[in-house]
Amino acid sequence: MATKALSFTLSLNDLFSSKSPHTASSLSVFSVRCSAGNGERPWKNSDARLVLEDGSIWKAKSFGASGTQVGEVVFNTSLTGYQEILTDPSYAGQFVLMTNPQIGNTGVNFDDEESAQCFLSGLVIRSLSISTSNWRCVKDLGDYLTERNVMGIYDVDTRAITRRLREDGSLIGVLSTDNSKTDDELLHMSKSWNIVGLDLISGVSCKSPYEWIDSTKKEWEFSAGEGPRDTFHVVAYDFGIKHNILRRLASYGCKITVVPSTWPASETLKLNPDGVLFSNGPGDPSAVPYAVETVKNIIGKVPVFGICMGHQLLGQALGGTTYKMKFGHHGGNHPVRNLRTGRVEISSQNHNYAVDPATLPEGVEVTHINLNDGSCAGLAFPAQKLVSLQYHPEASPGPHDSDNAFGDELLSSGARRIKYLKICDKSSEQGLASSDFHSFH
Ligand SMILES: NC(=O)CC[C@H](N)C(=O)O
Repeated sequence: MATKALSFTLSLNDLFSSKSPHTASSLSVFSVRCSAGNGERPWKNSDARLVLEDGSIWKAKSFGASGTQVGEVVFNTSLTGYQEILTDPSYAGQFVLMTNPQIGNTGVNFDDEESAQCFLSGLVIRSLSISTSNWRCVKDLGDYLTERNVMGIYDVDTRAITRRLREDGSLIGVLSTDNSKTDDELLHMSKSWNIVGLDLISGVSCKSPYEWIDSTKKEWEFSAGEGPRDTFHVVAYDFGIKHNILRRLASYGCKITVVPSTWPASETLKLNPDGVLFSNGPGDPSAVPYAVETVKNIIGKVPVFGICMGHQLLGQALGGTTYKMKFGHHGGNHPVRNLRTGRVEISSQNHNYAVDPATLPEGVEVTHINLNDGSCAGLAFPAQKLVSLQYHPEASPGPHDSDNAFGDELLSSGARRIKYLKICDKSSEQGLASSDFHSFH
């Protein structure tokens, strides 16, 4: 018996020795599981608390950065794409809870970043994958979050928290790894913070204008091949813009100038662009009246396209109001109906606010609705050469059903066209009837 036990130990040692033929990732998995011997337990106990403003306390295990952080908790139902979610600047001020129970299994890579930074408050997941396995992986999720100073927690009942958010609406929470803080202190912090009314755009927008060049890489292009470059000049307002919006514009032949959120409308108009894009961005659209003012000064003068925050700002600039939804839409599986064509797109979404269509002036058309709750998902105002979507046609992550919001298939001339810029065609300059507009779809 003793001999058998000894040989078993030896073969395990062989297995984990650096000379064994196993891959680095499988070794690191096993070494994490078997690394006791330094006096510490080989498992981790709860070392973090998420305290919600409703008084509930959720014990969890921390990964990534440590500390104390406040934010609004929202749940995201995407099955894939956690890296794009982590780098979507629209999550500034929010904890993202992933309803998919296992996160981290594909690690992170250099190509899937949607911005240069992670602006979210933290990540909440059920199970952190103990191994990473993907040909593009350069780093595991925990190391990535630590480097970017983002707090994460796992081994927390994400299903129970999601049900609470669905029933009671979005909640403010405080996440802490600091044992010196009492539950009451953390509860007080969460009750005294509010995301409504905060200008979160100014913290995520670029500081000065720049040119964007990259289009979608050939191997990832899912639409018709790349057309001629620089056919149109688009000025893109960066309210927290995702890189894939810029890549898709470039793929459809645009030269793009990205400008900060505070860039004056007069300077934009001086550039004489073919179109202006108002991007996605974090927080409450009512907290950024300066951006609404800029939008007001541009619409009607040049074709415009609004995405998510951009759509909400357009709604306000037209005289409409926005409201906060109960728990918003965050995920890659939201059905949207295009009311003009009847076509249903499965879309990528991330928003907590929506435009109230009843408050919009005559002539503004609701073009899309979210089929989960009937909320307004798209607008058009042909008289002002304006289109906008509440969701994310650029996806990343998410399905590509809505990509045609950017452009049409290759035209006979060989040039790809940007759909919203078609409304500035010479033929329609004399006056654009809404029936003309319909024909663009
Ligand atoms: N993705 C976005 O642009 C988000 C828009 C807005 N901040 C909201 O939460 O509704």
